[in-house]
Amino acid sequence: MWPFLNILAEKSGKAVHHSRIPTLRSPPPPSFSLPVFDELPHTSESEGDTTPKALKPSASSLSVPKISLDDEIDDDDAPSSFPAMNSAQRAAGSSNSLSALPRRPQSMLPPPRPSRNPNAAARARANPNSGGLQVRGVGAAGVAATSGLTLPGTRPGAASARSNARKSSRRIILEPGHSPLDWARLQRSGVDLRGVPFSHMIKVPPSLLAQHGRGADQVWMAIENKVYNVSAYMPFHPGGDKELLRGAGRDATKIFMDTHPWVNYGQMLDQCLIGILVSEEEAAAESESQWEEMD
Ligand code: HEM
Repeated sequence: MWPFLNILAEKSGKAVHHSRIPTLRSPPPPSFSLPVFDELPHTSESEGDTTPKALKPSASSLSVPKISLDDEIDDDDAPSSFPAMNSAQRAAGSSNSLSALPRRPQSMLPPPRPSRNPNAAARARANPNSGGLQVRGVGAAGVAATSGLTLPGTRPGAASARSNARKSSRRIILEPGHSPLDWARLQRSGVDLRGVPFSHMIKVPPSLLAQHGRGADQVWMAIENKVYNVSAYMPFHPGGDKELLRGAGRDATKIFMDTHPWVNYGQMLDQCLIGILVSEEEAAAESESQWEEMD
């Protein structure tokens, strides 16, 4: 700043007296000195002093804790810093702070629940890893169906077969008065369901059977070499008349068995039976013998 004033004075032509300018001085040296010890004074030498002196520690008084990797870190004697000395965990009487906290379970699965079923209890004992896990909301049959296990009292695959049949059912809604019970009643009623002008069984060749196919006045069908007139049964068929007509006028054994082999067709169509399926040759030979008998 002072050179700046001088420059201003030179520019203005006025002299600046240096006596008015304060002089900067360096601070005085400190008037105290720190004591320097070459060697710490002994206790005996410090007797009588008013100021307490630091004692030179002896080698024996130095107690540095020794740590060995072989030693257990967890020292039961030493109180740990947690929980606090006046905490509730300490009051509970546990010397080990961690033992006062809830222990982490060995497994996250709940412990096995006691079962009233002795078989289940035995299974749980045999396989402790199962953890007593129970599937709720799924029946035993459902479990068996999804796991492939065979449970006591269940047939393998029975549940899945039933559920599949239910899912993919092609059953139709039958007209009123055409239930299976109605059909059974009609069969017992004595009404002629055969629809042929003779009471005896006839030998039916494939060619004759074919004349009673889809669109004919009478629909015939052969199942396991027995020929039925299924015209009356058509509106009673749970699978519908269209399905039934797939076997019309031909040997329907394979298609019938592929669809529902469990259906007792012999009993259901008892009153519809008109004859047996024979080969063309046999039918021809039969016909010839009849003509010969007439001669
Ligand atoms: C040969 C040709 C036939 C075909 C293609 C056929 C087809 C079918 C179909 C698709 C169903 C429904 C199955 C389902 O529930 O998904 C059915 C059910 C049924 N059909 Fe036939 N059918 C035929 C012949 C017959 C005959 C001749 C009878 C009588 C003896 C019959 C009696 C039944 C019965 C009782 C059911 C119900 C079965 C059940 O619910 O378990 N079907 N049929």
